[in-house]
Amino acid sequence: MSNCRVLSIQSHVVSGYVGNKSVTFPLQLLGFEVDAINSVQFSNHTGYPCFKGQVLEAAQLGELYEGLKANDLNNYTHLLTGYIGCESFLRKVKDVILDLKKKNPNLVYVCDPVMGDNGEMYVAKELLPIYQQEIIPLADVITPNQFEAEMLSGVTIDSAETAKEAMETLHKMGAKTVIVSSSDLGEPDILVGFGSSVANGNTSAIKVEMTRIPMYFTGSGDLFTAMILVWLHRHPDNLQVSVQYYTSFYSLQHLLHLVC
Ligand SMILES: Nc1ncnc2c1ncn2[C@@H]1O[C@H](COP(=O)(O)OP(=O)(O)O)[C@@H](O)[C@H]1O
Ligand SMILES: Cc1ncc(COP(=O)(O)O)c(CN)c1O
Repeated sequence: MSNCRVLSIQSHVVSGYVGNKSVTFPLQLLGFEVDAINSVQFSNHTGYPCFKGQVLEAAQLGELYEGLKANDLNNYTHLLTGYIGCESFLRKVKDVILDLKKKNPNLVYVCDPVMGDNGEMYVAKELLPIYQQEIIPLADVITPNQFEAEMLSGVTIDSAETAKEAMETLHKMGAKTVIVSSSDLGEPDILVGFGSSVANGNTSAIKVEMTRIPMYFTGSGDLFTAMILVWLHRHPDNLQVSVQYYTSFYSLQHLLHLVC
């Protein structure tokens, strides 16, 4: 058993598996204790024709965190953030990151800047500058998809070179490890993942090719980020093994399960 305790702040859906519904059980299976704060509670994910539910505001996150703190329950080795439903909540997440890092200077913050996919935003556009200016500078690891990496960096990714340029821009913003979970570089059957890590002034970079299943999946990015958290914990100096672990094993199992 590991002594790892994760605070996971992301969405809850009643039906289906995205956000906290998709990461809690896999993290628990891998020996991680998971405390979940739901940033929103929706009937289903936002890709359906409609969704209903509630979006938490800053004050509600503050209240939950204060409760944890008052009982000295805010002891975490990892913070994981994903889908956030509004601007004020995301600004409050910054206070939580700073407070958790004050309590545990070794806390690892893994941020999935969930904003959209395939050229479309599915959160308020006001979240973008907050990620760029306030959240990413505090992140140890970020896992944008291609669209999110492009929005955050301002670089269009259409080759390995432009992916590198985007990741360098995100390093300059403050993220120590950047993983672009998948990108479409024009080959119909292949998705390409990229990773880049800066430690002691040295950058190590990786590229992983994956066979593309001709379907669109929701929730795979959330699971991807959680598995990156686990495998970077187990192999802190080996980005390749961490990304490949998910893409070659979890991804296929998860996706085949969804397809079957
Ligand atoms: N169509 C697909 N074919 C094969 N693997 C996929 C597909 N969609 C997602 N994945 C897997 O899920 C991971 C995360 O998905 P991605 O689409 O990059 O994230 P997001 O859901 O945040 O857009 C990818 O790295 C890949 O391993
Ligand atoms: C409520 C919610 N949570 C999380 C996500 C993120 O899903 P993915 O892992 O596919 O990025 C979505 C995608 N629309 C969503 O609607």
